[in-house]
Amino acid sequence: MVVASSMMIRTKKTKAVGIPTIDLSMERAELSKQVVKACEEYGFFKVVNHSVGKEVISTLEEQGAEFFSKTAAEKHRAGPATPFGYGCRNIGPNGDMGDLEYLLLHTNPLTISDRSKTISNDPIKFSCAVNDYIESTRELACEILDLVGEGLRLQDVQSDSLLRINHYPQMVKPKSWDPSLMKGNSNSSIGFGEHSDPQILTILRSNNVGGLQISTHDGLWIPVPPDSNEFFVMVGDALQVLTNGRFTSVRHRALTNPLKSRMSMMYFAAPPLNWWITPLSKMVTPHNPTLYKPFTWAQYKQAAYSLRLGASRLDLFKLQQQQDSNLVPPSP
Ligand SMILES: C=C1C[C@]23C[C@@]1(O)CC[C@H]2[C@@]12CCC[C@@](C)(C(=O)O1)[C@H]2[C@@H]3C(=O)O
Ligand SMILES: O=C(O)CCC(=O)C(=O)O
Ligand SMILES: [Fe+2]
Repeated sequence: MVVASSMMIRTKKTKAVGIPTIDLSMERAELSKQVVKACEEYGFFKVVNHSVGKEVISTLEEQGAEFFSKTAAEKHRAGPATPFGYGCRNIGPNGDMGDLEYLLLHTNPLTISDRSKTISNDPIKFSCAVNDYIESTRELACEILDLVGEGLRLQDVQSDSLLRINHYPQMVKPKSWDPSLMKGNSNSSIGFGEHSDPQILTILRSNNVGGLQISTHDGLWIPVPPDSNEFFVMVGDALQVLTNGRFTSVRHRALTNPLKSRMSMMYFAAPPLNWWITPLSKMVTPHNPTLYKPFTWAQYKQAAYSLRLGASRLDLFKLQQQQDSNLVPPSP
């Protein structure tokens, strides 16, 4: 594993460390070891030498940029995001806000072709760009899950995987900014607040503008240097359960940049709604008894969508858990 060094400001709450970088062209047994190590240590890593075509990436980037450059009225034709479609500032149904706008799409090709009519003047071009990108990132997610060792294929047509394109306009922090949130991070505001992703894996790519930060297990924030040619992989809540807590889902957030706008694209790899999410048999031993109650992906999503963005929602499904006070669903 290469640990990339980078120039970062060290503050009380952030830590200047390298992000694990994994070369997918290396020998398989070693590759598998490195993927597991990065999942255990950070729940996050960068992959290089992936097989996603440059054109597949640039075509979706162009389509995304074209959409976000439209007037507010035109963009709102594709919204509101409930949860799919165009969203501006509001994230999810429970009052979470951020300095961003986005398109959230289900990866089912039929829903993409339907949605594309409200998103683009050339819906076929837009849906082709989205479908090609989804196919390539799904392959990448499958490759990574195979390396984790259980052949957790996600090819199922009924999968509940999603695609999100986020756009963070260049943004200076508002005057009423809470300084405890951002010590040392000068002018940035919160684009997308702290959370973990509920799915199995997230495959993230952005343009060359920074903003993404991940949290270490001990709660320090690490800025992730952007790399528009490569992908970042994040462990989600469902993979934490499947590995019986051996991997922990990575908490992350995105800050705005005061000088440049940022665009990111996330493929969220999820199982079909009726899949049971329960620790894989080889992850459970008498010394490592199962940590979670069995639940279906549909049940987990329902719980996730009833809670705030930053909630530690897996606590609801822990055996012998002590429930956190932040897990009371918000009142309507
Ligand atoms: C506040 C929320 C937004 C979110 C659903 C949720 O209630 C909590 C999880 C959020 C998240 C994070 C990862 C991507 C996403 C699409 C998902 O599946 O869970 C978002 C949801 C959203 O933006 O609608
Ligand atoms: O835009 C980013 O870099 C991160 C966004 C994110 O975490 C999400 O959409 O779940
Ligand atoms: Fe996320």
